[in-house]
Amino acid sequence: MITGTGVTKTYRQRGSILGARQVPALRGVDFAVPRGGAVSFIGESGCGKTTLGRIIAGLETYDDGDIVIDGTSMSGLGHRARQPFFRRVQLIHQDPYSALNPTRTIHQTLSAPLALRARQTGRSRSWTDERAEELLSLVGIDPGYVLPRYPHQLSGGMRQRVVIARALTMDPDVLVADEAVSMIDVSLRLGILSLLKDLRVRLGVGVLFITHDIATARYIGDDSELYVIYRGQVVERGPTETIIAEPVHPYTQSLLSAIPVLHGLERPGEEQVVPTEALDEGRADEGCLFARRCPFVTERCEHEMPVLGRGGGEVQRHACFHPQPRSVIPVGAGQ
Ligand SMILES: Nc1ncnc2c1ncn2[C@@H]1O[C@H](COP(=O)(O)OP(=O)(O)OP(=O)(O)O)[C@@H](O)[C@H]1O
Repeated sequence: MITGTGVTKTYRQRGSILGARQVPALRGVDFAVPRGGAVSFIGESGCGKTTLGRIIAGLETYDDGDIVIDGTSMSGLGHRARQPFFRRVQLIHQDPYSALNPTRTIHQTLSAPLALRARQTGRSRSWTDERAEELLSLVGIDPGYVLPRYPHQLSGGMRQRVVIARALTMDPDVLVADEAVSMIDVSLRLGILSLLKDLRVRLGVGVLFITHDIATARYIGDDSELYVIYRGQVVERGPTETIIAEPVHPYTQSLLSAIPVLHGLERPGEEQVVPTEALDEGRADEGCLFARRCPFVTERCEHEMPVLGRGGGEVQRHACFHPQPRSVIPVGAGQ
């Protein structure tokens, strides 16, 4: 089980004539990834999804809050002491082309981490070859074909399967899939999503899915939980199907309304949501972060920041003073 409490990250960006600029990437994010569970983070570009995934995988530091892995707080540990914990979380990059070293065969690519794992677990060197074959079979590719080949000799889908096999060499509890299918040919995407779903069942590995596409979030499992992030803040959270069927936060509703045909959903009043991120530029961080784009904004929203509270359902939560429940209607309803 991995949990995060109040995870906060601010970057300093240089280059402006006014000097360094503070960019809040995450603002007090709480989350939980249960063992074998599926969780998706969704939001538009720049909302902080990748930063959160990298923090959870131990590849990025955080400024405030805490990450707790199986009951152990990471904030209380030094860099070296954290490594065995973060070994349990493996990141799958979105780009299978740059994730693999072009000068190494797949056999070499898998052998290095497996040799490390053999040392860590007291296994013999010969185990590594056996395990490489086992892992490639597990991700649905023929070891005999793939092992002697270089990445450029494989299709994008096969490369992403190799990247997943490499992540599995460390026996992770959680796979963090950051836009894991966005750079793969559309025809191969479903296969990779099915594989991740299958690994959850067969290995009990949790999957944390980072995406800008709600359709992929939906595919990862009927029991999955969805976190909608806007400008570094979780604005809505709950069971994926519930949020897709009955989003209450105006931002979630605007995200969903962008894909009415795909989901067979239609939303009244969607045209009222101000569509541009530009309105947020240069704005002081006072009040609701979505206020400038929100069709339901009131004076209170301009001055007070809403926190994540209980939403429409038992387990659905939202950060909005004026939630608009049940505004999604199936296409064709009422016609
Ligand atoms: N290393 C960095 N240095 C400075 N600013 C950064 C850095 N990494 C991210 N940021 C900024 O932090 C914010 C969140 O970025 P992040 O990459 O986490 O968002 P994202 O939702 O994953 O976006 P995308 O889908 O485009 O990758 C953005 O404003 C980004 O410009």
